[in-house]
Amino acid sequence: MIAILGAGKMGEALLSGVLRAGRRPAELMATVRREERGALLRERYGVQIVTNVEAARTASTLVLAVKPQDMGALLDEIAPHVPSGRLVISMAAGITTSFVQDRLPADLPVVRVMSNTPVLVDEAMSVISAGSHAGEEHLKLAEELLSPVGKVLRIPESLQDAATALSGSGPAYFYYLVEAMVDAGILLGMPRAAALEMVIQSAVGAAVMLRDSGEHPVLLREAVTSPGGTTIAAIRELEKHGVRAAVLEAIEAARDRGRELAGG
Ligand SMILES: NC(=O)C1=CN([C@@H]2O[C@H](COP(=O)(O)OP(=O)(O)OC[C@H]3O[C@@H](n4cnc5c(N)ncnc54)[C@H](O)[C@@H]3O)[C@@H](O)[C@H]2O)C=CC1
Ligand SMILES: O=C(O)[C@@H]1CCC=N1
Repeated sequence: MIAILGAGKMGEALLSGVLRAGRRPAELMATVRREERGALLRERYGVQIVTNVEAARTASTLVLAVKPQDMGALLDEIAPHVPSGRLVISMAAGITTSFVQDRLPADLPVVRVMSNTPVLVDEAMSVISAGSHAGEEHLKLAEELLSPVGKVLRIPESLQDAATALSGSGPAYFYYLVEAMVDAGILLGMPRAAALEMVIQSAVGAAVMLRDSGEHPVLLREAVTSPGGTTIAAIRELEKHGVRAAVLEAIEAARDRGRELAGG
């Protein structure tokens, strides 16, 4: 039995992915804060909605999907009820495995995961790290849970905040760029719907080439950038405005914010 504690956006996305991957609703339970949310999840997926304590007592794998700020309270609530031998998977940004371990009974294995919203379309990037009581079998269980909804990579926990900044938040940066490009289309007099279609399809085409061609992004960009042409005129402006430096600083700021989150 797998329990998802705090089935909000990420928890629901994982729940739906795990069901798409073929697990039966009877193998899954979820916890929520609001009753209407529970009714909706029960109706949508046929899973059991239970209390945190019931989930802690029953499930062999506990997936903690609350906001980092709510993690301390959730752990305090379930700590007296988690039997030994259970696997705890934390999906929260910034929360370390030792933060979780310190609040739960001794020796419980904890795996830290940073996934992203493309879980919803089975294209997630999930990075996992083992806490000090978790071993190969626990990482394998986490991989089993997450690989049907996308790619899974093992990394040292010291890089988890960087991964949060890169791939956890990553989709937001691409959406932001799409928004900005659509605005540029509007500036140039393009109807909004047409601009959106052009930008989205360009993004999809670029993403598929990045994934499937095996070419380095620099080579792919160079292939678009004709001598004396249009693309280089745009790139000159991006360089002039320090876009590359802005990206470096933005992602570093996201990493630093992740480091602060466990402290509330
Ligand atoms: N949204 C994103 O793109 C990503 C989020 N994350 C992480 O996933 C976690 C969840 O994020 P979201 O799903 O975006 O947030 P969310 O706010 O949609 O979901 C959290 C849910 O937990 C519920 N909750 C809070 N305390 C509870 C408790 N004591 N018992 C039961 N339910 C409780 C809330 O009512 C809410 O529905 C966060 O820790 C975040 O850092 C990780 C990767 C990406
Ligand atoms: O913004 C956040 O804090 C979460 C973690 C990674 C993506 N969203």
